[in-house]
Amino acid sequence: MYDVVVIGAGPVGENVADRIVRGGLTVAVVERELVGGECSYWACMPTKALLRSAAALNAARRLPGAREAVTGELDAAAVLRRRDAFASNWQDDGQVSWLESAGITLYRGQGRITAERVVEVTGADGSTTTLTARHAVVVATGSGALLPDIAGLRESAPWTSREAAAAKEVPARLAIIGGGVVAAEMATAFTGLGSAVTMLARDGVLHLAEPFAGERVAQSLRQAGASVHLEAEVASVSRDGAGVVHLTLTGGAQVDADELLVAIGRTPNTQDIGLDAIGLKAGEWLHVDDTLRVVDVDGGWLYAAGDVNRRALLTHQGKYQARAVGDVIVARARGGAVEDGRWGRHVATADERAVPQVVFTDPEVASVGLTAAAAQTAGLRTRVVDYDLAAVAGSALHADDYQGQARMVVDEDRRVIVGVTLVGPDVAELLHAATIAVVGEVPLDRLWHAVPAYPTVSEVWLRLLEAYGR
Ligand SMILES: Cc1cc2nc3c(=O)[nH]c(=O)nc-3n(C[C@H](O)[C@H](O)[C@H](O)COP(=O)(O)OP(=O)(O)OC[C@H]3O[C@@H](n4cnc5c(N)ncnc54)[C@H](O)[C@@H]3O)c2cc1C
Ligand SMILES: NC(=O)c1ccc[n+]([C@@H]2O[C@H](COP(=O)([O-])OP(=O)(O)OC[C@H]3O[C@@H](n4cnc5c(N)ncnc54)[C@H](O)[C@@H]3O)[C@@H](O)[C@H]2O)c1
Repeated sequence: MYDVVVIGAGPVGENVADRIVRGGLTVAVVERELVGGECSYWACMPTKALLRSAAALNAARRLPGAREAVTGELDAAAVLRRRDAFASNWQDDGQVSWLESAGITLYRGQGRITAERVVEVTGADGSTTTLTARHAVVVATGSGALLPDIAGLRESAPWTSREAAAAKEVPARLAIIGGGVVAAEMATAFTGLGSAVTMLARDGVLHLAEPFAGERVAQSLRQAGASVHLEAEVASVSRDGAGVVHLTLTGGAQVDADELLVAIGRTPNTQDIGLDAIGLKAGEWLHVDDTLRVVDVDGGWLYAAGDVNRRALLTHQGKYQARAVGDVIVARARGGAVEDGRWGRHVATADERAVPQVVFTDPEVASVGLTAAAAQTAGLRTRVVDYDLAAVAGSALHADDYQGQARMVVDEDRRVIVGVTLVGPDVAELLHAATIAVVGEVPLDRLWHAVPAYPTVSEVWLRLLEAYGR
């Protein structure tokens, strides 16, 4: 018997367990694959390692003096080796030792809920262990890649983000179905590694971001040699005996490639976790209240955090939920006060309108909060201010021919910023200032007193305020 049982030891499950132990309760986590989850081995870490070396090389090539020192091409094999190290060679010993040192008990196997507060673990050898939770069960099982229903696709052995992130070789030709975050980052990574990339972006590139973000990323991919097809729909796929993948688009056009990556979104890992035993539907996203408690389940003992609740499919946001859910379970177990008002300790308020994200393309796309379109849909009376990032002194110093754009979306009724998007080389590290402005609801009048250092790219903040007017 444990106070809490967590199913899934990805970044979110690990952090939930950590908060539970810090709160003085006992916890078991159940993991069927590698402790550390998708993020550590097949998502955030390996993909950023695949991207980083080409980004550094491109940065050097943008600067006279450094450019002349670049005398060779990217060493793809060395990049893959560095990626292997960032994926811990797909071994989880390091994370397992951390769990042990944190006082968290690990059970390896498939976790399934069999009744209220009861989880059965089926090990690889078929053995079963029954775990009972005194207070709560937390589902942190994450998500997997979604495959569309395209004729011949499954038989053609496509890559999902997993195979792309863990690729042992760089394919000469890579076709990508999708135009979202995974597709854009992988197109950037594999173009940098030397593949001839064809991106089939049915709904545009990064279509949920500000329109200029996708336009700039598509343009830069094309300049780097990739072929980007907007509004392209794949009708059928086949792989021939020589291993070549043939894609037929609606309209008849043909694309041939050595590998095909499908990146069209995610599906929750809830197919086989026992949801039917408690009246929920297998394979569905888990709906939660603001304290991350699953709605439609009696007794208030079931929580869901991270990708599986679909609030924000990002590691940092899932870990933020983990801190709230771990703390609220401890508070409820001890009969303590639950701080569930907006921005309270036990709720994940930032999920609503203040989610930061960096897309590690070249240029990078860093955003937080609402886009202009989303703010309009939300019914806000807004003013949109754009600024050319290249016109900032710090940008010109950062790289010759620096190109980028900044946008802030202001809620005119409250005179606070509700969204910021920055597109340009190395804008990732600028994002947190924007996140603080949005979460803190810092009045524009006060922001004038937050003076950016000269000559940094951050001076764009002053320029945006000047463009807005005082
Ligand atoms: C290619 C790619 C790149 C990404 N890059 C970034 C990035 O740069 N930054 C960012 O913030 N986010 C990124 N993401 C998103 C990020 O990976 C996810 O948001 C994050 O991994 C979610 O964490 P999680 O713990 O909820 O789920 P997961 O990381 O999916 O972990 C869930 C764990 O639960 C285990 N599990 C599932 N079912 C069971 C069961 N029944 N029993 C036992 N164990 C089970 C799984 O094996 C897994 O280990 C990326 C995603 C992809 C696909
Ligand atoms: N740097 C990061 O923060 C990062 C990196 C990678 C992934 N992620 C997370 O992982 C999640 C999954 O990323 P993703 O790119 O798979 O999903 P996504 O939702 O970002 O993009 C999916 C894309 O596929 C298109 N699409 C959907 N169905 C299609 C179909 N049948 N045929 C063709 N195109 C179709 C959509 O229009 C969209 O452009 C995202 O929510 C993202 O937050 C984050």
